[in-house]
Amino acid sequence: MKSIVVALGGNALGNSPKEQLEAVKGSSKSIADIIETYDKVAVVHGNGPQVGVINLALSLAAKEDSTIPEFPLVECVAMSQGYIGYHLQQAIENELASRNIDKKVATVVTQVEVDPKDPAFENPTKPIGNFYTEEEADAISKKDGYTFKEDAGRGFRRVVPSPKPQRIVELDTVTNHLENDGVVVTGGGGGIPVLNENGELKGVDAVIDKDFVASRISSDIGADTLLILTAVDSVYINFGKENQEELREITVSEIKKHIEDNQFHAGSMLPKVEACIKFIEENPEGTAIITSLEKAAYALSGEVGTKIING
Ligand SMILES: Nc1ncnc2c1ncn2[C@@H]1O[C@H](COP(=O)(O)OP(=O)(O)O)[C@@H](O)[C@H]1O
Ligand SMILES: NC(=O)OP(=O)(O)O
Repeated sequence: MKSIVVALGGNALGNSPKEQLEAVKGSSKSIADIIETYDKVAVVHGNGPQVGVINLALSLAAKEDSTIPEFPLVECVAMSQGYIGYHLQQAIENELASRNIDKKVATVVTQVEVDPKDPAFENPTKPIGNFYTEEEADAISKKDGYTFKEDAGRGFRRVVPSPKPQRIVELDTVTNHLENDGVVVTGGGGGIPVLNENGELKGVDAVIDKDFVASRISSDIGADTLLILTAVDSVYINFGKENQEELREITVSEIKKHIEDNQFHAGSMLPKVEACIKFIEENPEGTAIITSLEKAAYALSGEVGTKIING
């Protein structure tokens, strides 16, 4: 039984409901190709742009109309998980039906336990929502108290705490569905962050990194492969420079040296590389691949992409 966890980045989803519906149609073709090859397929997706917009829209609405309550960030994460899960689930179902593949697709509302003492709560780093100029970001920050940071050369974005995932609360549900010939969309938006207070779960305002959650789920279900799909075909050193060099197959210890050399941006490629390292360290026999959505099938057959292996 071959199993895989596929992590979908922002370009697989688009930025508005209309764009997202179109984008997931394309993404579902790549996912269906994978479903044709793997017995167990779990799909994890991001939510950075979506959760930021949902949170902003609701907070603007609450300011305009006193009958509209404030919606905390954690509820917005849950909304983004449901909304994106709905689009993905429907698109995958449609694609499987067109290929006469009889597999059941389910989106599992996934809570993810985090540590209340995680230092991330004191140091927000996860970019969400729209991009702004520095002047726009300053103005919003003064008005709403949000923290903004420059996001990998692409503009300024609001940042929120991003604690590391400790436990997938609905893991048994995910495993059961996978074992019954199903396809699961889980850990969407990194999962809904919750604290365990003396056995009682309680939501907490944060956005967990979806690549770290994909790594956690991969280990927990004993996946053979963690496949992280983003906008680039491979990971590069000296990225964007004239002497940029593609990394094809690389060991954990070799890629750790590139981390020490600051080769990967903290808000973009670094968490992907770190998520792959964690998966391989926990599953030395496993395979972790970073590539683009379009090249997913080629990367799985070793023709393109960056493969991180034990060593
Ligand atoms: N060393 C690197 N190699 C390849 N891409 C890099 C590197 N450093 C930064 N990037 C950027 O990271 C992006 C992927 O991160 P991001 O856009 O945050 O991912 P996601 O697809 O999850 O939204 C790539 O599209 C690329 O622009
Ligand atoms: N939650 C999360 O990691 O979302 P993005 O991948 O969109 O940043």
